[in-house]
Amino acid sequence: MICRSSEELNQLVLEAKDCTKFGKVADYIPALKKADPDDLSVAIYHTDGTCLSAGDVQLKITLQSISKVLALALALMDCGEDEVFCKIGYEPTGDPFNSIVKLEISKPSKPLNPMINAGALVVTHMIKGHSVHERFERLLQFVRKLAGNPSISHCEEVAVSEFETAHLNRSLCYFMKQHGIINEDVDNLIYLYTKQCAIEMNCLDLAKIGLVLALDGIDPLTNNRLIPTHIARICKTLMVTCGMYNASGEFAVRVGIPAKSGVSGGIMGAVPNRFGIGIFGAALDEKGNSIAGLKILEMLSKRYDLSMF
Ligand SMILES: NC(=O)CC[C@H](N)C(=O)O
Repeated sequence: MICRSSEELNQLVLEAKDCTKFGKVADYIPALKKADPDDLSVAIYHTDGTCLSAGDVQLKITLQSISKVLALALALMDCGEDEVFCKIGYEPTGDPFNSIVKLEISKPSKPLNPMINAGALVVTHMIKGHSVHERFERLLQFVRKLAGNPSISHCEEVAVSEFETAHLNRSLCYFMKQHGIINEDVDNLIYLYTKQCAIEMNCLDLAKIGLVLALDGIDPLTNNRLIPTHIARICKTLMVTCGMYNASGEFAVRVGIPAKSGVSGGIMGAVPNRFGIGIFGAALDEKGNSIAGLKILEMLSKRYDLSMF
């Protein structure tokens, strides 16, 4: 049985905190600069509903790129695998998450995977609804269901801050619109995408969502299927190959579980058939992953032999 004592988790958090001084809080979205680089919290959600946590677990942060996994699950449920992967590839890029370079040189021109910004923008484009408002509400309802928390919402300050500064993401959209990959108004899409990235929750909610993915889409607390099995598997596979940006290979070697990070310092982990993990630590390494979050996952993986490989 892995880590059943909060005492042990507290110890890991204390140890991992040592490395936050080597990281840096994301600042290209102005509102994210306010985060405290020393914050670190972690939660583990077991299949029997027990949950362990350490650090300030009431702290909420925005999902940022972690939302890409949840939007992908919904877009796959809305449109099906063929339609989604006709517009987006399955392959890792080896480039930073916001890079534009491969978009131009890949033939046919389409984003290489749904975990980089270009691919995620296409995924968000595919979420169905009659208006941006309805599409966002559908995504939010889905996230609330996964977390089992109807009070989850988004942080308007972070959404607006990113909307006002998302010039690179706009340029990815304009490029893709030119090539017929998306066909909606770019500012509409950026508005929806920045709200999606600004959905906020605490690490307990995040660990619960990781648990549902770990169980191939089943919520063990209600026994309801929230995501079809094959879609949960697609999400987890892409988390393994592309979830930690251009550090996914190293992460697969050192930790070896499906995980997805975001620039606000979150990491969601899904240990297949065992448990979900939610971590927040705002100080990032040079590739944009939570530096202390990586440390905790590495320690947990070694101690409890979590690697799938
Ligand atoms: N890596 C991330 O978390 C990126 C998400 C962020 N909202 C962006 O598009 O830049």
